[in-house]
Amino acid sequence: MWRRGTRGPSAYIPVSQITGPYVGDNIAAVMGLHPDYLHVFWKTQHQLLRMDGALSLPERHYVAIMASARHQCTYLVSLHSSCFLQVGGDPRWLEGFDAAPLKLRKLNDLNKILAHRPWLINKEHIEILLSSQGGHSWSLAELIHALLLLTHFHALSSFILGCGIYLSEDNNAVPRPPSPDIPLNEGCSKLQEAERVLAEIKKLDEEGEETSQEEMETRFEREKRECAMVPTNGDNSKAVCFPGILHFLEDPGFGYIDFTRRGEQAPPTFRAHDYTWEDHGYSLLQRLNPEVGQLLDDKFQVAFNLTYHTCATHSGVDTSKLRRAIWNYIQCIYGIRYDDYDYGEVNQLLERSLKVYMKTVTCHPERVTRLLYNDFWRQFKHSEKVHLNFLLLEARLQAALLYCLRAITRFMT
Ligand SMILES: CC(C)C[C@H](N)C(=O)O
Repeated sequence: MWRRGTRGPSAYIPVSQITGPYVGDNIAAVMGLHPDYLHVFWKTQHQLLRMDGALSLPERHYVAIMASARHQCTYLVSLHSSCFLQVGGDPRWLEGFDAAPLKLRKLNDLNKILAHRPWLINKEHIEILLSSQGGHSWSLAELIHALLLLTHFHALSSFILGCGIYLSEDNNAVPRPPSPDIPLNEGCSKLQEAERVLAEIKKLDEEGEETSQEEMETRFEREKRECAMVPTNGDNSKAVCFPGILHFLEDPGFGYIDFTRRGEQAPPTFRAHDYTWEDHGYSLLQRLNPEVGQLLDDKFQVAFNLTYHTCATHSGVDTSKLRRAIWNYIQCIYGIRYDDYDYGEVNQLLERSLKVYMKTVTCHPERVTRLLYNDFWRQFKHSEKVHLNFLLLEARLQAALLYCLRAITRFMT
């Protein structure tokens, strides 16, 4: 058990809130607030890193390092550097990309796009890797394995930084440089926000009127534009990089598009009904990597359906509309639209400081601060904020997978 008075696993969550037995594994300690999720998360990660797979064990950890470096997640870079050495990886690769085999360096472009602007992925990216000359080409099975690892670790970086998870003591913790906070002047109105959310859910349940298709589309486009204008924490600050991370980063300035700059366009719309996870993404993965495909599907479902029917101090609440709004808002950030969803609900259910936090965790997790974490859902429990972070992790992961699996489908047909 975690002892009070000691440093807990997270900079944002008091140690008294951490109830599970996972001392020494800070991710598990935080995720363990929701054992059903932790269980399926662990199984998936174990499959990706330890079980049968196309990539060698050192390669898997190296891909994990590359992915986590995109978000400057020192926790994962440091953890997987140790794992890499434990499974017999060549220490020279850890000096930086230059020392790593060309084959892995070729993943750089995909890593960067997938992490920040997944809508740019197209079949040419896949083609180039699969057909490179000179003995450095990727097999499809290897590439799928690498893509699954990259997306898993991008999303996990969001979770770790979103929850302020510390590096475990034995891993030479380096404090993260603080990022500047933007002022969020919404004051004490926050204290009634649980009641406000409940009232909005009730209103939505009572509204019966049908909205036309055109209006639904307009509402999505409006939300997409608006979400592009939601600032993320420390928007104008230059990225501060850790020395230990820089040498795993190529083109560190490449990030999620900052729409506040003139001339930048919001991502093009991806119609989730034309390429759904269930009918397309999952079934393609079923053919290419059935074990992970199944586990991912389970994990999406556990995350999407997890509920305790509570909302802050209120119980007996149907929170499905709130959870769906969270999921769809994250995917809207990446341009993904569900035809049957009314994006007006996002605005009714998610207030601004929550959106700022969600967008920062998803797009620029390295900029999350305690102030940002504390500034939304003040009445809610820490375990609910962790729950929110599962939704962010999974919605983000699924968005990236939809884009890369669609590119693979296009490549194959
Ligand atoms: C993310 C939270 C608002 C979820 C809520 N506590 C529930 O049990 O559904």
